Amino acid sequence: MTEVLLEARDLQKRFGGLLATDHLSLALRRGEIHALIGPNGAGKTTALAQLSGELAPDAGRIHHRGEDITALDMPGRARRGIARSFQITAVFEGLSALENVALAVQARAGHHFRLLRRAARDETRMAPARELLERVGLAGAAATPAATLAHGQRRQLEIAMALALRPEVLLLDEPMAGMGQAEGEALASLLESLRDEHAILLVEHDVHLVFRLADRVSVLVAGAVLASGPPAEVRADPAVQQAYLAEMSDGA
Ligand SMILES: Nc1ncnc2c1ncn2[C@@H]1O[C@H](COP(=O)(O)OP(=O)(O)OP(=O)(O)O)[C@@H](O)[C@H]1O
Repeated sequence: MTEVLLEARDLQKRFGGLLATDHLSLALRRGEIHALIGPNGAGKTTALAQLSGELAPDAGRIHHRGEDITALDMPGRARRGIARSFQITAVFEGLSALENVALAVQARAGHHFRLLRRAARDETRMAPARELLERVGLAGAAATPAATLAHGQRRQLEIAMALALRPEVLLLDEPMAGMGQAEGEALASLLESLRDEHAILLVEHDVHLVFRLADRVSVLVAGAVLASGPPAEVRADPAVQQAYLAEMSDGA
C-alpha cells in the first residue's frame, strides 16, 4: 500500500444551517492523483480549504504523515509541504512571470521576499525558475508582467510558483478552468509527470478529464463522500450514477 500523506477524518463544516462538509473522510496517497468531483455546491472547495488550513473544521481531524495538523495554519502547512495553488503564493502583478517564480524559489530557500533584487540577479534562483516555467509551458511568457498574462497563463504561473516550494501534497481547485484545449492538455501532462513523487488532490468539473487522469476518484454529494475508488469502479457505481448521472454522462 502506498504511503498516505494527508488524511481527513470526519470533517464537518457548518455555514449557518448548512453542513458544507458532513463527516468527510479522505486519504491522499503518494503516487496518486485523487480527483474530487460532485455537483455544484457539494462542498469540494470547502473540503480543500480545510485541508490547506484556510478554513478550520468545526469537527474532525486532519493528519499529515500520521501527525495531527488540524490546528496548523496555512503557512505552517505550506512549510510541511502542503501547497494549495492560487493561494499559497502571492503573485506580484508588476513583476514578470520569471521574477515571480524566482521569488517563490527564494521563499523555498528560506529567504525573505525583500531580497527580490538580489534574487533577480542570482542565477541560483533564475535557473530553477526558468526550468519551472518551461515545465508548466510558460517559458515563452517569462518576461511578461504577471498583470498582463492571459487567464490560462496566470494559472500556469501559479502552478509554477506552487511547485517552486517543492510541495509533496498539491491541492488544486479547478486548475484547468479558463484554459484552452492545448493549455489544458499541457497541464494534464504536467500533473501526470508529478504523480510519482506527489499526492495530488484535484477538484475538477471536467469528468472526462478526471476519469482519464485520476488514480482515485471521490464523489462528494451534500458534503459527504458518496463513493471513492478507482475511476472504473466509481463510474459503474449505481449510487453515483443516480446522484450524479447527468454530469457523468456529459463528460464520458
Ligand atoms: N463562506 C461561506 N459562507 C456561507 N456558505 C458557504 C460559504 N462557503 C461555501 N458555502 C456554501 O457551502 C456549500 C458548499 O460550497 P463549496 O463551494 O464548497 O461547493 P463546491 O462543491 O466547491 O461547489 P462548486 O462546484 O460550485 O464550486 C454551498 O452551498 C455554498 O453556498
